[in-house]
Amino acid sequence: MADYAFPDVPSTVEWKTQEGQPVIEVDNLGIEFLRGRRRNLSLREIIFTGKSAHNRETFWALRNVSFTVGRGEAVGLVGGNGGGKSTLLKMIAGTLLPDEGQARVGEGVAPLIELTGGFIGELTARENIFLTAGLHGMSREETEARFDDIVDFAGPAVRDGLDVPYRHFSSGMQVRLGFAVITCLDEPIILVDEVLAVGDAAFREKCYNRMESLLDQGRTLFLVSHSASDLLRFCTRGLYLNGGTLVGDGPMDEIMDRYLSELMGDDYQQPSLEEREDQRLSREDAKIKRRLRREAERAKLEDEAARRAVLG
Ligand SMILES: Nc1ncnc2c1ncn2[C@@H]1O[C@H](COP(=O)(O)OP(=O)(O)OP(=O)(O)O)[C@@H](O)[C@H]1O
Repeated sequence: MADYAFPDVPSTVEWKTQEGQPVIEVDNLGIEFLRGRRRNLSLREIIFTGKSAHNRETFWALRNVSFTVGRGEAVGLVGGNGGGKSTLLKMIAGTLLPDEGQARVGEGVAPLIELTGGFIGELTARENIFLTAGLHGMSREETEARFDDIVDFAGPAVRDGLDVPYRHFSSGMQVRLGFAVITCLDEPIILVDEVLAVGDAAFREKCYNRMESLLDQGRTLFLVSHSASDLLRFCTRGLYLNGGTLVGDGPMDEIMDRYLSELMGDDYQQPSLEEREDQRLSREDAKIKRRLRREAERAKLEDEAARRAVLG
């Protein structure tokens, strides 16, 4: 069996919001951190300046960030290193709390925002699968029903290591398992932070297919990546964070152009109008195809339900 042949994810998402309603509302969000490096002060500085023994200098990793995301949108986050992208994702996932403003999320969130996927190093991969699925509301029976799909997707190395403590997994195996579990959950919002770069080419292709499939189901995707082609492939809207401030919000290709030209200056060759139009058309095309597939799937389910009702 080819590595990319895998069962499609089940479409059992239950929505709390109405179509067209925002699923994420970020309002004036801000978070302040202590600077990582804490310089020890000299005795003279402590006595004469009245400062404490550690330098408690703080900075705003994000500030005044506001935007909303609609159901089914695929949003790409760009920005240079330290711009605040991962911090924003963690705040949407609820693993970091804001010092100012708020991030309201109207649906469940499946986050893959750290290599480890939030898994616990001391537990085995098998135990982590059940724990994560349970934390996202899946019963033991539901998890058992999807267990083989998860492990098939993650690949043979993960299957062989199912009963090994997770901390012994290589980074590639960790990503494989993390992505397989997170995308098998029924959560309507998926957050993915720069994890696709870690897997090998065959696994990346599997991940791309799965992301397409999740978008087909109308899920909302938030993707952080330094890969322009990944972002342009999946995202229609781009957000640009610079120094913790949201400096751009618009069509993904335009945001990408702006970010890359600011990053690379004269070395950046902006696509021609024709190339840009081609990119836009192929994305629109993909979006229409996804919508049609989704409608066909919905019609099939309705037909089946009607048939079952007639047959009693
Ligand atoms: N827990 C923390 N404590 C202190 N500083 C932090 C913490 N987490 C992140 N930072 C700092 O906040 C800033 C934003 O970090 P963040 O990881 O969100 O950037 P990023 O845009 O994801 O960067 P990259 O592209 O390099 O992954 C950086 O200066 C980082 O060092």
